[in-house]
Amino acid sequence: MTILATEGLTRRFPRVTALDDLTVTVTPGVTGLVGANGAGKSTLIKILLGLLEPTGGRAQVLGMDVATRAEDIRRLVGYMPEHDCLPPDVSATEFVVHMAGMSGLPKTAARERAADTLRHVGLYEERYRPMGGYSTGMKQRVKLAQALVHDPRLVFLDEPTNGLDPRGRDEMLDLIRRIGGEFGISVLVTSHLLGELERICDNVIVIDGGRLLRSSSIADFTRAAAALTVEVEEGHGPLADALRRSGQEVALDGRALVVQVRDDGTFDVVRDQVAELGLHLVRMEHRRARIEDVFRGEEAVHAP
Ligand SMILES: Nc1ncnc2c1ncn2[C@@H]1O[C@H](COP(=O)(O)OP(=O)(O)OP(=O)(O)O)[C@@H](O)[C@H]1O
Repeated sequence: MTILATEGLTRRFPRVTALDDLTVTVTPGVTGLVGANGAGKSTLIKILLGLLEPTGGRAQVLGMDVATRAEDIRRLVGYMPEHDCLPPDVSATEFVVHMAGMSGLPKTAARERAADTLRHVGLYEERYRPMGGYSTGMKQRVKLAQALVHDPRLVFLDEPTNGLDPRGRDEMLDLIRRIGGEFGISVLVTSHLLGELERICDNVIVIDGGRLLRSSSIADFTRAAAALTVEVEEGHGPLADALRRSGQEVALDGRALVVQVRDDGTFDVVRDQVAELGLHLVRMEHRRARIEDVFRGEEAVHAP
């Protein structure tokens, strides 16, 4: 099942091409949209919501074309924008009730849903105070609550961890994981911090300069860069040379060698070489690469 799909999606501005022939599909679950500042993440979300027109290509959300069904899409999709957009002299409750009303909920239902949603995102007594006095973390929670209040099937969260301290970031990530898990709402979440998405996403899409670098499950992403960390008492240099001669990709990391795992045979090759050189093995362990490491590798590949 496909939650959204784009085909050759392009958006040109006078000075820059924000999206460049982007073809991608997203399946249910939590999907991370990763890219540096200016990569085109917000532009993609705005096009998917029908707030911005593409200059080329097509896009569908929940089976509906964004060019003709934008209003229907917005009824079923929640949106947490990147920038601060909260009126300072209004309380979170008033604001979220208002947003619920805008999505068509009758007054009583809007009040009940707003109270439930604000509780889910962790805002309690503070919800009656004007938002001007809120911390960044509280404002991000209100923005998240208004994206969820109309019970959407899918939410777009644009840089939800922006401006948060490490604790606030962890709490926000936990909340997002709960939205995807407990509530069964599909999530497209953007970030320029690659590592943080690894914890909460099923799939990840990496874009750079408006182009697709990679789209895959987190598991495939990290499997592609699995490695063995090998430490011997002495003789790292000769071991590295021997492994390279036998066709392995080896890097030095402090006192350890990092050997890329090609297949099940890599383990045996390392063990045999250590034995052949008569070295004393201190440690050999499987190192699960982090998504950041994979991306760094890809950046190198794609660098001009
Ligand atoms: N309305 C606009 N007019 C002109 N250029 C724009 C406009 N909106 C975006 N851009 C440009 O398009 C490119 C992509 O911007 P976009 O906001 O989509 O990136 P992003 O990945 O969301 O980055 P950020 O996290 O910094 O917002 C940038 O170079 C940006 O300057």
